Amino acid sequence: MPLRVVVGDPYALPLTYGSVRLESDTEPAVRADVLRGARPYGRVVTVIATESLSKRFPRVTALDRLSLDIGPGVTGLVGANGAGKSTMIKILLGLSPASEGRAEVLGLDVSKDGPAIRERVGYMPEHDCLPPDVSATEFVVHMARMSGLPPAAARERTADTLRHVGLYEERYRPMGGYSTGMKQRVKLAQALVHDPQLVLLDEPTNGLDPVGRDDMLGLIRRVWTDFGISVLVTSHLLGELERTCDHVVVIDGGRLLRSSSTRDFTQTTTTVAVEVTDSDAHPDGTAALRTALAAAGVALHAREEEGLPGAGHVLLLEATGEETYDIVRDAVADLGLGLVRMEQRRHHIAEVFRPGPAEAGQPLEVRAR
Ligand SMILES: Nc1ncnc2c1ncn2[C@@H]1O[C@H](COP(=O)(O)OP(=O)(O)OP(=O)(O)O)[C@@H](O)[C@H]1O
Repeated sequence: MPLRVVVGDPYALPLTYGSVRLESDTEPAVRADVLRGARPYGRVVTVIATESLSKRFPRVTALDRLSLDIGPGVTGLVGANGAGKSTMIKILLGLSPASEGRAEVLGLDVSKDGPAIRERVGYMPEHDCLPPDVSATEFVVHMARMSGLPPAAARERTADTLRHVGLYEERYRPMGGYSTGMKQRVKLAQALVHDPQLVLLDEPTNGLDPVGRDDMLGLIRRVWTDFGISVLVTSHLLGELERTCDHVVVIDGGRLLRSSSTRDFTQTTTTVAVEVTDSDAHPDGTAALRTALAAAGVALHAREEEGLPGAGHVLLLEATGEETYDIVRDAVADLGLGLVRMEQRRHHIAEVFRPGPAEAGQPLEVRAR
């Protein structure tokens, strides 16, 4: 599974740039970028690839024949506690051998290229690993030096990286006195300081309040958009991944449930939610609308959703086309009700974990790609 950038110059010989191989049909602009030393991330096809990857412990199978293909950008790895996320990260870093199957990170084989992978990849562990009596600056400089940066470059990169994660004067204080949010930022900074091509972030929003979570998610997004560094981020909070990630991989009990772009996960459905007010003539506006729409032949869901307090209920119906919206509009007007909202529903990643009516009470539905 070599990384491959396709170049359009017929005279260009195949040539290797780091883990990227230029081929004779790679676009000229990309090739020029690569030869200039710029990163061709936008075009690299595969950042992480696994093939039937398994990890068995004596009592538990942490990963079960997982096959994945992850491209550049921000990818969410989601699963409940114990799903196998941390195990996967340790294998990808070349720190823990797989029991079966294979995996490549940036085109490097995890079973034999561990040191080369760790040179190019940053890692933010889940647990609190910061020494309490040193400052963020001292710690991140140390990590930069461990990654091979000379002293001056290590200090410069540390200052830049800590500024990027939003740590300013506090960076000179011992980390023992830091809040959880500040600690998470230092952990992110040490993963970025050696300018990696990819960062693996294990539960970076753990322990943060909603504002802290939003800030951290914004930072993670910018790691990709501002610096072109791909991100694999684990979480058990599906909503936050929907907002941050380009691609989401869902695992459960070590097995792949689904791997697809966030857009595919959250595509619109044909279900429309309609919320109306009540009126003197129709004290239950929703019930009146339900009857009117049923008479007009609109397919209605049996289930209603609770709307805003005092605003009635939300009626769910199936739209067959634009005309359904016209029928609803006319029915609401004829009944003299107020239309609070009429919106097309989107899928949510959480639905992957929700058994459908046929599977209720059965194990989770498996929808591998
Ligand atoms: N060294 C180990 N020895 C035995 N079992 C292990 C070991 N490491 C992990 N496991 C088991 O493998 C399974 C997957 O663990 P893993 O830590 O990868 O899950 P996770 O998705 O990261 O969950 P969490 O968010 O709780 O860390 C769990 O059942 C865990 O108990």
